[in-house]
Amino acid sequence: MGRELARLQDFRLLKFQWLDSHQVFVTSENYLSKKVSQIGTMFLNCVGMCCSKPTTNTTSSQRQFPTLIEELCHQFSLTDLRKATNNFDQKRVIGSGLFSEVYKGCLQHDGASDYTVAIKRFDYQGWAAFNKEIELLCQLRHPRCVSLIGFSNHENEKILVYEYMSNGSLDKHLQEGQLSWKKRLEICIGVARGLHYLHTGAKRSIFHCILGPGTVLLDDQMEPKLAGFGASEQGSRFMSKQKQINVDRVLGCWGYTATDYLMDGIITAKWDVFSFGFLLLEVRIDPIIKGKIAPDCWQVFVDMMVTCLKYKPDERPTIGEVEVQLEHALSMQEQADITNSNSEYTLLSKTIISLGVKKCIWCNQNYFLQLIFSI
Ligand SMILES: Nc1ncnc2c1ncn2[C@@H]1O[C@H](COP(=O)(O)OP(=O)(O)OP(=O)(O)O)[C@@H](O)[C@H]1O
Repeated sequence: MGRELARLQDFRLLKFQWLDSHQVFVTSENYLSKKVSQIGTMFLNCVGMCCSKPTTNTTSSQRQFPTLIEELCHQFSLTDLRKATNNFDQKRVIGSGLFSEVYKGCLQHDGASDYTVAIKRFDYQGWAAFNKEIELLCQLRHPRCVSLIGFSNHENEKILVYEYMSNGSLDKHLQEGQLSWKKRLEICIGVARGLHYLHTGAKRSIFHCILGPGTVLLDDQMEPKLAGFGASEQGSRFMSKQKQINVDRVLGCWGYTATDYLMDGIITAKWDVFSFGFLLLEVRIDPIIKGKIAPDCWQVFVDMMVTCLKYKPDERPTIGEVEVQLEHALSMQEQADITNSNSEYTLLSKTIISLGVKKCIWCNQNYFLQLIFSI
């Protein structure tokens, strides 16, 4: 397994260099030599986070908006947040986004003991993301979505304060390769639950749009929560006719970005399902779990992954269906582990995942893509 786990058979590989940053598709020896989490985040269509400074002429709806947010969410003074981060000390930086830095902060709560938070300080280009995150997150309450504790909105400083996720992002753990197969499955189920809530649980559907291992954070119990809502979009009311959102600019990461968007710039819930399929692919790619996967569990898992990655959005399942199937896969694994005392499994044959024919949007040629797992 390992380096040879996912061999790509692409008959026109050299022609595929346009996916150069996507190591699943292009490696010198046709093998998967780097994990997908090492893919650099790339801009699509010149990035959608441009933002203008707030104007002084506000409409009545604009005046109402901050009032609502202030009611739902605590407003911190800049002084409090400076104090909490030792004046934004670089030693406190725990992560960074495209237009922000995230600090580990320490706040005092009504004179009681300190509590740790994550403090995201946006640079000027990220002000639109600040607005979007605050608008969405103050409406969301779900154990699988990171909680917004408050914000600070000063003329030149836009800052969000979140619950602190002490185990950081999933991509770090995938790189370290320490997660057991069962834990990986549980994390995927948690992520599916979070997405299911976003798609169906709020008044209007929310599409995360940049789901990946970097936007899945883990708490002290290693439970996952969705984060990074700065590029999310709101769709139609749940149960009403699915509305498509046309976007002309969006952030994305090659591989995790649904092919349908690349074609026509339309976002639906199936966009996130595609990204989720890619996440399933990535959590599977690791030699450490060799021999740990029960064949029945593997079959359900792979079937789900393949349908999530279907080229046509209509052929992809809803995230609710994915969640149910992954729970089924987990229970199969647990059952197998009970009967198989040493918990070592052999998958009898190669598994071939056919991702079908893909058309290159630049050269307009078709490519046939397969991933071959020999475990
Ligand atoms: N609540 C948190 N607790 C702990 N670490 C966090 C938290 N939020 C973010 N981080 C760290 O900061 C990194 C970047 O955060 P996030 O995913 O929110 O940024 P982003 O969405 O890429 O940023 P941007 O909105 O600027 O594009 C994460 O990968 C994680 O390491």
